[in-house]
Amino acid sequence: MSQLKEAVLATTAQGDKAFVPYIMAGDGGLENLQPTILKLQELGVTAIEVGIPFTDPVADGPTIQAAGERALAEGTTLRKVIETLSSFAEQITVPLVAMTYLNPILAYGTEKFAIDAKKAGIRGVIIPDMPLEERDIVHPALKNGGIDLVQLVSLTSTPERIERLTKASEGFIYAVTVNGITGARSSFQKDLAEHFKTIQTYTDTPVLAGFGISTPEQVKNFGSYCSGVIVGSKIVDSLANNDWATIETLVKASKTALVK
Ligand SMILES: O=P(O)(O)OC[C@@H](O)[C@@H](O)c1c[nH]c2ccccc12
Repeated sequence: MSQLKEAVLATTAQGDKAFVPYIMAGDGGLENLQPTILKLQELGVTAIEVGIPFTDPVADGPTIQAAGERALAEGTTLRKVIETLSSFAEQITVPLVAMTYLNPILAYGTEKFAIDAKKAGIRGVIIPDMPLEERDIVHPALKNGGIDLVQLVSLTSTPERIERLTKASEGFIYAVTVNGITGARSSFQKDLAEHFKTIQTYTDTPVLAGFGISTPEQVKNFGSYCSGVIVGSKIVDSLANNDWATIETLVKASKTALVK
């Protein structure tokens, strides 16, 4: 079984829910990457989504976009992120999931990416601008390298498409909880429980909810529908303010056993 899936299942087997923070690599300088990852691990996160900054981040909301611009201004590239992660890979104990658009991977070279990323602790990738129909551009190389390709399932996907995405997704399924871009939301659609149930009928791969989740209550609420949550903008903001107390509270909210 993939290490990513195993990590999520190990968390839920304990009665907890998975908590996956998203961080923007290079925000505040690449020298931040090691201390940030080590501290998140210590708090007991299940996996870490590592964003690679990109000039045309179509799915990113204002918070992630601003972090991406700061990271690019620091000269962050996919190559430098992989080099930095590799320099402390033996200290990385949770699976990393790289969030990158297609272009940087193609420019790096897909085969080389798969090999180098694996050595850097990356166990999965999310490529938001790559449609399922195009996945063969990268999937064979990733598969060879032992890296999961995580698919996003959106609220507007048809049932037939949900089935195909779900069955194709590796590691976990990223269930997007809102229509639109990343960023904190105060409310969500009412019928989400039903949506999660539908997704879970097609697969035993765990489902994680992401987009718009920023409070401990929301972490608990989504945790009751699925295997856990991904939190991006709130984590990025808290890291920029060095507000670890907020991050700790969010992680803790995933730790209470929840009734399904
Ligand atoms: O920021 P939010 O609303 O908490 O959502 C998570 C999200 O930021 C992270 O998973 C992410 C950042 N950029 C993306 C692009 C596509 C899909 C997901 C992402």
